[in-house]
Order: sequence, then structure tokens, then C-alpha cells
Amino acid sequence: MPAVVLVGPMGAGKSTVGALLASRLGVTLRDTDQDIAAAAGKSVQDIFVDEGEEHFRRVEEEAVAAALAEHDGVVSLGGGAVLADQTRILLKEHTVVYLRVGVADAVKRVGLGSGRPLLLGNVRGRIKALLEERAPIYESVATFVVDTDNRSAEDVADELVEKVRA
Ligand SMILES: Nc1ncnc2c1ncn2[C@@H]1O[C@H](COP(=O)(O)OP(=O)(O)OP(=O)(O)O)[C@@H](O)[C@H]1O
Ligand SMILES: O=C(O)C1=C[C@@H](O)[C@@H](O)[C@H](O)C1
Ligand SMILES: [Mg+2]
Repeated sequence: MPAVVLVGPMGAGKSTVGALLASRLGVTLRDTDQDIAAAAGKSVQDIFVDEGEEHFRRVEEEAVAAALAEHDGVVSLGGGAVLADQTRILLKEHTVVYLRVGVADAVKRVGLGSGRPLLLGNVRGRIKALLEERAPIYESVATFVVDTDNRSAEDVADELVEKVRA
């Protein structure tokens, strides 16, 4: 069973904080976006373009179930993984951290020229809408919520180490 599962929107720092946290806990990070890209032999962005979001979500549900069943370290989920009913049910058995980020910091972190498929065309507007839509879902699966605005990834990882070890 994973020591901890990280959820939150794009730019929350799931991959970055996840890597730091894993190294501090002496375990490895498994990132479901990376698993999906590796299995498909192409980027998440290209999967969205070639096969569409619905296909990505089906593959993502399976990748998340596999990671939760197989990995003993830190698992970071894609930003939309919690949209799947099955994933929310599986997460009830785990220590889940919601990395919270506000619109301004999320936009800064993903960059206005982001290649992330769901942000194309209007990065700030799409991030604002996604944060509003999904905040209640992230909160509903979270064991802890950690704010990341105006903080370095190292600082967030330090807080997480304490929370996970407590
Ligand atoms: N607390 C932080 N402070 C400043 N920059 C950060 C912080 N956390 C992450 N970043 C930077 O923000 C960018 C996005 O972070 P990251 O890729 O870890 O987000 P993510 O939550 O995994 O997003 P996605 O859902 O798109 O995979 C990276 O360039 C990273 O270096
Ligand atoms: O928030 C989302 O829906 C996404 C976040 C990323 O992690 C990727 O899984 C993909 O870009 C979709
Ligand atoms: Mg990531």
C-alpha cells in the first residue's frame, strides 16, 4: 500500500513535491501520468490529441488502480484522476494529501504557454474553472489538505514528511 497518495490540480506540485517527499521518506515516486505515457509510448498531451479525453480517463482509471495496488512509496495522481468514481472509492483506503493551489500560483507554475491539453487557449480561465469545479472533489478524498501558495516545493515536502510520519 502506498505511504501517501498526492492529489490536486495541475501546478499543485504533485510530481515535484512527490519526488522530494519520496526521497525524504527513502521510497520511490510513482506518477500515474508517467505510467500512462510510458505504456502508450507518447505524452499525455498526444494521447489527448490522438485518442481523446474519454480514452485517457479509461486508461487513467486502470493506471491508478494498478499504482495503488502495487506501489509502496509515494503515488502522485494526474489532476483529473479523482473524477472517476472507482478511483474515489479506492482512495478511501489510503492516506491522501490534497495539495491546494490558488489560480495565480497555478498559472505561474504551469506557464501561460502550457502544453497541457485541458488548458489550451485560455490558461488562466481554464485553471480557474477547473479549480472551482474540482476543489470539493479533492477535499472529499483528502486525509490532509496542504496549502502550497507562496511556498517552495521543498517547504511543502517538509510539512508532508512531518504529517505522514505523525
Ligand atoms: N511549491 C512550489 N513552488 C514553486 N514552484 C513549484 C512548486 N511546486 C511545483 N512547482 C513548479 O510548478 C511546475 C508544475 O509542478 P508539477 O509538474 O509538480 O505539478 P503537478 O501537480 O504534477 O501538475 P500535473 O497535474 O500537470 O502533472 C513545475 O515547474 C514545478 O517545478
Ligand atoms: O487536470 C487534469 O485533468 C489533467 C492533469 C494532468 O495531470 C494530466 O493527467 C492531464 O493533462 C489531465
Ligand atoms: Mg504531475
